[in-house]
Amino acid sequence: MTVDVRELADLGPADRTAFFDRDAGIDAISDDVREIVDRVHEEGDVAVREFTSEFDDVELGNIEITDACERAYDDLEDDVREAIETAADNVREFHEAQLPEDWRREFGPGRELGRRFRPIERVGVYVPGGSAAYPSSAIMGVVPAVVAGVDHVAVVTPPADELNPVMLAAIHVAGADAVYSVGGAQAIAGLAYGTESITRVQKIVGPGNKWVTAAKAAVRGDVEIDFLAGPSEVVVVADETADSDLVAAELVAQAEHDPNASVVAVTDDADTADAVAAAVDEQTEAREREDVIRGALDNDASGVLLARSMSEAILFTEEYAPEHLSIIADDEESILERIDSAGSVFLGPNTPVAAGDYASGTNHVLPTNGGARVTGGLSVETFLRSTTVQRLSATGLADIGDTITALADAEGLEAHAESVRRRIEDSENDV
Ligand SMILES: NC(=O)c1ccc[n+]([C@@H]2O[C@H](COP(=O)([O-])OP(=O)(O)OC[C@H]3O[C@@H](n4cnc5c(N)ncnc54)[C@H](O)[C@@H]3O)[C@@H](O)[C@H]2O)c1
Ligand SMILES: N[C@H](CO)Cc1c[nH]c[nH+]1
Ligand SMILES: [Zn+2]
Repeated sequence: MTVDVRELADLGPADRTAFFDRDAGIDAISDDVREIVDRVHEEGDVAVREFTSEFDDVELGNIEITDACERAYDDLEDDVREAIETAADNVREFHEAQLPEDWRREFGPGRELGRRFRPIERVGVYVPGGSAAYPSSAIMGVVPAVVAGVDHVAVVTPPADELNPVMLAAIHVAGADAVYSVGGAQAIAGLAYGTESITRVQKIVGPGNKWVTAAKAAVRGDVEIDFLAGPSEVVVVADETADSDLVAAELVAQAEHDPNASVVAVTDDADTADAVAAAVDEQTEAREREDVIRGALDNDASGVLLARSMSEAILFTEEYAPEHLSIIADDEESILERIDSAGSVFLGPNTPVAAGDYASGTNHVLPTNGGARVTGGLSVETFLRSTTVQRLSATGLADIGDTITALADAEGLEAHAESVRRRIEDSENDV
């Protein structure tokens, strides 16, 4: 299989739908996932065990495996332990910088308003682990929750006859309170509704494949979720100065996550487009997960695209709203200035997406399927709720009294107006 260069100007309506309304295979499985979710809701652990046997080929013993994480940490080799700790420290530092302060100030005489922030009490973090293990996702999901002050952070992660020790150790370092050996849609349903073994949570966060993502969509409404963080995506915007091998390496890297991943390079330079397509072919052949990569490259939402101008490439990217946006060009900042919709941005030739995937400190749990049009990735705010607070003095209330009563009367809500008039009258009588 070779990667073809396609001209943006030639894309028809069906191509545009494939790029801009991409669903990573999620829509087609939503009925099957609904059935899994409903069975776990009704039958608890029995259904969890049955689906785990069917989809993971594992007969579950204990569903809760919290103690195994600390043991795995103690047995870990020094270099891996150091890598986990460095990554966790960097992620912690970046997320601590996001902690908002409670505040109050006077907006008018005697009218004091403010906001305060408190953590959600119980959250569940999905840590993927089907076709690859994701210790990094344990750090990305759990550390911000701990920084926010969440009281109970539960992790669910797919089981295996031999659980990945690096994954377990990373969950321990990140600071989870409870860990359950369950994956896929059954894990999401377990967190959403609770089972005999799994404590029900108030919000579920974290990435996963199409089964996990479809399950998050199914339980949304009964439990809060962060956003849909499905199979990985990247768009690389490149000009004629970009090294085509590096552009190709970005596509191949994100493609190795999942055959449902979507990877795009878009450039205004025909030679660069040809060179990127050739480099993608060459690099794919050399990769261990060649089949997965080829699956992703074959997607209708993947490709190497030639634009007639950088403006056209930028418009395409804005409409695509990728999870990851890499810009490798002469003037990256001015291109970035014109793009609002992207989960996480990587500027310049020395900033691979893998830096954010693992260790720079930003979060790699990011919206896919165009979610970046309306939301950013996981952050400390994901785990906080805000409350507004106000205190009015007699002067403060008198100052806005007519405004309130006029609007309350206009809405026909006389008792609202009365609750204000009484106070104003009382304070006038006090004078
Ligand atoms: N968007 C993000 O922020 C982000 C971050 C990291 C990873 N990811 C994505 O996470 C995903 C990880 O995928 P994965 O598969 O390796 O692990 P996973 O943990 O997401 O999925 C594995 C689970 O899928 C379920 N499953 C598999 N086949 C099934 C079937 N036929 N029917 C029902 N359930 C089935 C199984 O129960 C299994 O436990 C990738 O798509 C990757 O791109 C996304
Ligand atoms: N690129 C993924 C987010 O889409 C995150 C990840 C984890 N490990 C490697 N990469
Ligand atoms: Zn990645």
